[in-house]
Amino acid sequence: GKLCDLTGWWENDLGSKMHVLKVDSEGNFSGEYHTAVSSTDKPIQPSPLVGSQHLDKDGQCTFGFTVNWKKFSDSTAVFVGQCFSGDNGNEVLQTSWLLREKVDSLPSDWKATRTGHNTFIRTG
Ligand SMILES: O=C1C=CC(=NNc2ccccc2C(=O)O)C=C1
Repeated sequence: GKLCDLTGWWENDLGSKMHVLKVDSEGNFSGEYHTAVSSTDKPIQPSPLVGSQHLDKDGQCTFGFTVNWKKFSDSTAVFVGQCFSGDNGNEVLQTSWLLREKVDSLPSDWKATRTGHNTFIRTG
């Protein structure tokens, strides 16, 4: 099937959008993450992301990427997942994530990391 290529625009189940600019010959990529969820009421600026994907021939590559939410809250998210070609040929990114928020002291470290999962589909 088509080579798995993450380049382009993706939207997750929270309504956040991810733009992968370019995937190089090693599978490394960068882009911007436009979150739909933010506690602040300030206009949401995109956050930088960097990642790496496998370049499998079967179009079902695994990948990982990091989002640096520096504009917002000194937190960092890492996503890991796999691209699947749905039965009607559409691509779905199944991801798990860890969100690390900055805490003020070591005793608070225990509560600083959250985990979850997100599905991304291509947006037009
Ligand atoms: O200021 C902040 C801090 C963290 C954020 N995390 N977003 C996420 C964390 C995990 C999975 C998806 C998202 C998302 O925004 O879609 C967003 C804005």
